[in-house]
Amino acid sequence: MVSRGEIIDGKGMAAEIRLELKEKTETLVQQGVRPGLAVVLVGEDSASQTYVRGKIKACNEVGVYSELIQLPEDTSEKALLARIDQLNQDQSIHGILVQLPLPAQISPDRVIAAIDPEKDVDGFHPIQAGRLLTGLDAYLPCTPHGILRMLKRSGIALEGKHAVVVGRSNIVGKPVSLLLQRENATVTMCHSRTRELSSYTRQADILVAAVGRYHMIGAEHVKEGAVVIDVGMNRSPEGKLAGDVDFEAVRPLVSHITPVPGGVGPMTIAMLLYNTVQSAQRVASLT
Ligand SMILES: NC(=O)C1=CN([C@@H]2O[C@H](COP(=O)(O)OP(=O)(O)OC[C@H]3O[C@@H](n4cnc5c(N)ncnc54)[C@H](OP(=O)(O)O)[C@@H]3O)[C@@H](O)[C@H]2O)C=CC1
Ligand SMILES: Nc1nc(=O)c2c([nH]1)NC[C@@H]1CN(c3ccc(C(=O)N[C@@H](CCC(=O)O)C(=O)O)cc3)C=[N+]21
Repeated sequence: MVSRGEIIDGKGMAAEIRLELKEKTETLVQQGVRPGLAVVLVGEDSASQTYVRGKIKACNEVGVYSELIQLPEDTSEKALLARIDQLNQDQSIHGILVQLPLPAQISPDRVIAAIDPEKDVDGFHPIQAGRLLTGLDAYLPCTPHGILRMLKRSGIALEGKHAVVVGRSNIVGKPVSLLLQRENATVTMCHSRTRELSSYTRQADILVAAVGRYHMIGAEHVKEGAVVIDVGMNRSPEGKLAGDVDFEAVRPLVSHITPVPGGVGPMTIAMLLYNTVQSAQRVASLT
């Protein structure tokens, strides 16, 4: 029987992954290495504060040491780069995450490039991005990695399928396209200059929406029986957290769909911990 409107439970899957990581962390601690993550937050953005709190809470649950470094909105680029350099040298820190977006006076590209690539658990450093592009071992960016895990755990085959990705950012759209292609899907990338968006999205067996526009994907954008992954984090007119997909309209048409909240977001955080534990494992194997 063909499944209908099945919800992919990212929240539940993320909890399972955290449990697996807790065991790995305990083993590492017995070997004398406690995985450590530094989260750097510049400024007062309230959404960023919420996400950062989620990351610290997940670290505590898994037994990963965490350090929250909160810097004022008017921090200079130089001061931030100096702080990153300290974290690069700090042996108790295996992962460094600088929360984006950054205030206008700071170049995100220079900041990302300053992180030791071996501690770049976001997978944003050009070296990690290049490793992914060329098929070398890399820290996979957390959101794309989380999406692939969700598809696999839901038993969704990718080989030969047509995946359509809407959005081409360095942190979501581009890397998720590469990962889907690596799994032998045929990938189409759409963006703000795409003409007749729905003519592409309607062909998708797997549709990934990563734009940041409330309800931009409606019933007219999907093929019956498709799998829909909603990355967007938006506010509805009533102020509720909502994705890019009109969930109520789209769900009855598709085979699987991720909810917001409770879908891609929790998996992103689980994969951040996964990369941090991996980084600590690498250090443990060297000592
Ligand atoms: N759940 C999670 O864990 C995460 C959620 N997010 C959320 O995902 C969303 C996307 O994030 P991110 O990739 O960083 O965003 P960006 O703003 O960097 O990229 C948005 C992309 O959407 C494209 N786009 C904009 N308007 C349209 C349109 N009308 N039609 C088609 N494409 C369009 C842009 O095209 P162009 O390149 O031409 O400008 C761009 O490629 C946001 O809501 C963000 O909050 C992000 C990271 C993690
Ligand atoms: N260096 C960096 N790395 C990131 O990975 C990064 C970033 N900067 N900047 C912002 C985006 C966004 N992002 C989210 C992660 C988790 C949820 C998440 O857990 N969402 C919950 C709801 C949270 C809530 O209640 O507000 C959910 O969807 O269920 C959302 C968004 C990571 N990002």
